[in-house]
Amino acid sequence: MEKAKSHIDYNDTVITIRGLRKSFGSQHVLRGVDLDLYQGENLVVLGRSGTGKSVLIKIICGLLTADQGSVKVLGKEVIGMKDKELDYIRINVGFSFQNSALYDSMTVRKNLEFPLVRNQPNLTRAEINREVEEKLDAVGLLQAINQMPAELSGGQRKRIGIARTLILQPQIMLYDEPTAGLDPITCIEINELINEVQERFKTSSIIITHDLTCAKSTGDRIVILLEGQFQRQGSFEEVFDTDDARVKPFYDYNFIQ
Ligand SMILES: Nc1ncnc2c1ncn2[C@@H]1O[C@H](COP(=O)(O)OP(=O)(O)OP(=O)(O)O)[C@@H](O)[C@H]1O
Repeated sequence: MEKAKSHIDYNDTVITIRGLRKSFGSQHVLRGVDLDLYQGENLVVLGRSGTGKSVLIKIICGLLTADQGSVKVLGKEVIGMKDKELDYIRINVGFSFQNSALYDSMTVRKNLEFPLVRNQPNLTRAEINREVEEKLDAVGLLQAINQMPAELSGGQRKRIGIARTLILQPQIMLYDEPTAGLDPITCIEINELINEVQERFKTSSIIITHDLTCAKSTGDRIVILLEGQFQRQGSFEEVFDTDDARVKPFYDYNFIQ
């Protein structure tokens, strides 16, 4: 069953990409990418390894520079932005890294406090505590507040990583392989969490994944990056209703009988 889409505002585009190109030496990774992300939408980006999915989201949040094209995030052109201006993007665009990127020497509480204290130095202790507890509660792990990352399972670390990304109240979430390396039941729980985050915090998200169950349950729309461009897009069913030999094996591999 398709997700309800009433939460999406198709009149409000939070990311607009036109003609985006990025090469590394003679390797032309992105070859004219066009993309719109709408307010409240979960967009899933599929594509084989090495097609440039991570490069794309790193450009969106200013971690990599592009060679050519336009990338507007929340109305501001990111290409050519100075470091100081990029701070605005980095606060408003949360990047949930594949490896959760937690600081192993800090408790869960300190991991969440760290970006908050650095970006909002005037918050009181009570405000910090409230923010940290709210985000941990949102990912269902308030009870882990005093634990060390090493004491947590992979799925719990992923949840804490998402809570830490949410702590600055980003308008846009970028998820890089959110279910990679997790068992199937934990994957379903993370998919549900991504949808809960979308509903509760009204975020717009780009979700990079190889996991078609994740794509189907979290994606309001799916795009497939092929040969440096988005060549298919639509609902899960629309995208895979094709005999295209570059797309079909992707589906068959995930749902092999
Ligand atoms: N900083 C960099 N310097 C040189 N080459 C890079 C750099 N970042 C990425 N690449 C190259 O760009 C290509 C696309 O990489 P990217 O990480 O975006 O792939 P991906 O689609 O995310 O793959 P995967 O699904 O395996 O994570 C790869 O061939 C990679 O080696």
